Amino acid sequence: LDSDGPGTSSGRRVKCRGRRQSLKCNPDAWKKQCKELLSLIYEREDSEPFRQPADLLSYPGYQEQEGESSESVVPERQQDSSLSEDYQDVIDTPVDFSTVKETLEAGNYGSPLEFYKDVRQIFNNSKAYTSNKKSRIYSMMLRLSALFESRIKNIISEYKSAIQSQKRRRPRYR
Ligand SMILES: COCCNC(=O)N1CCN(C(=O)c2ccc(Cl)o2)CC1
Repeated sequence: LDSDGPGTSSGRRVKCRGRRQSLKCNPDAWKKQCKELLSLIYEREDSEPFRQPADLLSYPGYQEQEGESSESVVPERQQDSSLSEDYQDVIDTPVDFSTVKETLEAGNYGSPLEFYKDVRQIFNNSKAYTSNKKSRIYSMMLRLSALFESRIKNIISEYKSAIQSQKRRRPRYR
């Protein structure tokens, strides 16, 4: 995630002269970029199980979608819809996209790295909770995680080079 990109071989970043508003130099550009990425995630059906806190009492149906017919193989998870207590036992830091959205819109992320950490927790919780890799939710999580990782890496590298170029530039006396 540290690609400085062109214009740094001379040690000075010429890309960030002039107005800070241009996307490459603006250390605040990541906020809008993360909001747009979140909208894209909400548009995907794959995000549906992760938009609200896990509450299996209202969604016992997820159990049936675990792999093939769950009756044959007794999954580690209970068959009945008491999954939600189990969920809280297994998952220490429950997080979902509604809390991430609120935090971002409230301006409570200091950097895209903090945003990245919370979203990755959503995916890691799903990995930790799933009792078989063929479950429907697990495959939804994998697709969503691939989309997220492909988009967040540029947001973070642009952010890192924007703050790098901020450090290297001469202090301007107002
Ligand atoms: C409509 O959404 C309701 C809230 N979400 C929710 O209940 N769940 C999403 C989180 N989660 C899992 O990641 C998971 C892995 C394997 C199985 Cl099964 O579930 C548990 C189920």
